Amino acid sequence: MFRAIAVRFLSKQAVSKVPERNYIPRRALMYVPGDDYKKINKAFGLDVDCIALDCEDGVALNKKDARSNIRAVLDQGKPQKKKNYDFGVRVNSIESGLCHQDLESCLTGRNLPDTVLFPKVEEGDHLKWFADEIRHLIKNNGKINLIIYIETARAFINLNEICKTAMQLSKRFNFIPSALVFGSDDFCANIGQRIHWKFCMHGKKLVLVAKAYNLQAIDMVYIEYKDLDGLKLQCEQGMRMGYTGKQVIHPGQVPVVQEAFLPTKYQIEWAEGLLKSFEEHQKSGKGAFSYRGSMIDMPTMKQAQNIMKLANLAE
Ligand SMILES: CCC(=O)SCCNC(=O)CCNC(=O)[C@H](O)C(C)(C)COP(=O)(O)OP(=O)(O)OC[C@H]1O[C@@H](n2cnc3c(N)ncnc32)[C@H](O)[C@@H]1OP(=O)(O)O
Ligand SMILES: O=CC(=O)O
Ligand SMILES: [Mg+2]
Repeated sequence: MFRAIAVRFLSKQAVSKVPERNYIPRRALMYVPGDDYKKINKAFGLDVDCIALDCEDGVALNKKDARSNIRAVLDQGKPQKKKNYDFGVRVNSIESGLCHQDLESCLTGRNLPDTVLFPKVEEGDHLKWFADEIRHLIKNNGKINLIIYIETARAFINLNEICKTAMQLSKRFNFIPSALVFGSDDFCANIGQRIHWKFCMHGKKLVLVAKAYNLQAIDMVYIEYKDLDGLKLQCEQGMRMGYTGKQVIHPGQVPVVQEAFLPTKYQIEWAEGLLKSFEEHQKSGKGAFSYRGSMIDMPTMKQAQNIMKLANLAE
């Protein structure tokens, strides 16, 4: 009998799925130094999926009162644009000793940001600290999205534990885990290296774990911001790995990244034709068939569906 209960318990565990969440596209995640009103205003005029007002590394140590500017911007209300966008705040890390003040400033005003971007998370306990902080700060059943930065060797070792803890805590606390960011510049500093685009192995691990937890995976910053060809190439590499978006630091990078993380016209046309053909073959009782020279069955049909989902999101 115990065995039967155990088997039933295990099979229930085995089929338990990471829940689907409301999907907010974040193809380009644009940083804007929080102490710079001019840049903040500029960012609101851009067609970009995600604006992240920064308290962290884009702000000088003697300008950390940027959090008060950000509070003032939030108090004015999120500027409306033709298309909805994600409006977030990147706070300082726990280690900096500034994180509590940043959270207090941006989560206790008139309006909440959509998202908090939490850098240098290295272990599950960092998220427990975060959950406890926001529990005291956010009032009236408010909820925020959470973006977790993976940017140290310790974070990579603890990656699964970090995501698991985030999922568990989100059931009891007022945040929704939404994405992992590969902080490759900090990662290079952490491991004593310089040429970060060689670190594909870590980037791939991040994508894999993000997918396992149904999180978005946001790729590294391309700091040579005037080199748009190089940026495009790096976007394509990232997208092929499974990244869903990329961090950007300059308005000039935005259109390149927004476009690169969309399916091409050719892919859309291929997917539409395939889905139509799949349906017809299903009706005639054929699970596998030939389409434009390739064998198609259920997994390829799901890939075509993914392409159409992405194409529709950006409309
Ligand atoms: C890698 C690790 C990280 O943590 S990345 C995140 C931290 N770093 C950042 O946030 C840096 C953000 N970017 C910047 O500060 C600037 O883009 C840097 C790289 C310094 C270049 O600035 P600047 O010399 O003004 O560029 P520019 O003259 O070509 O600018 C043209 C117009 O665009 C504006 N701009 C520039 N960057 C931003 C931005 N991030 N957000 C919003 N607006 C931006 C400039 O102010 C300038 O505006 P305008 O044409 O004069 O009206
Ligand atoms: O925060 C981003 C990074 O590359 O570091
Ligand atoms: Mg960083």
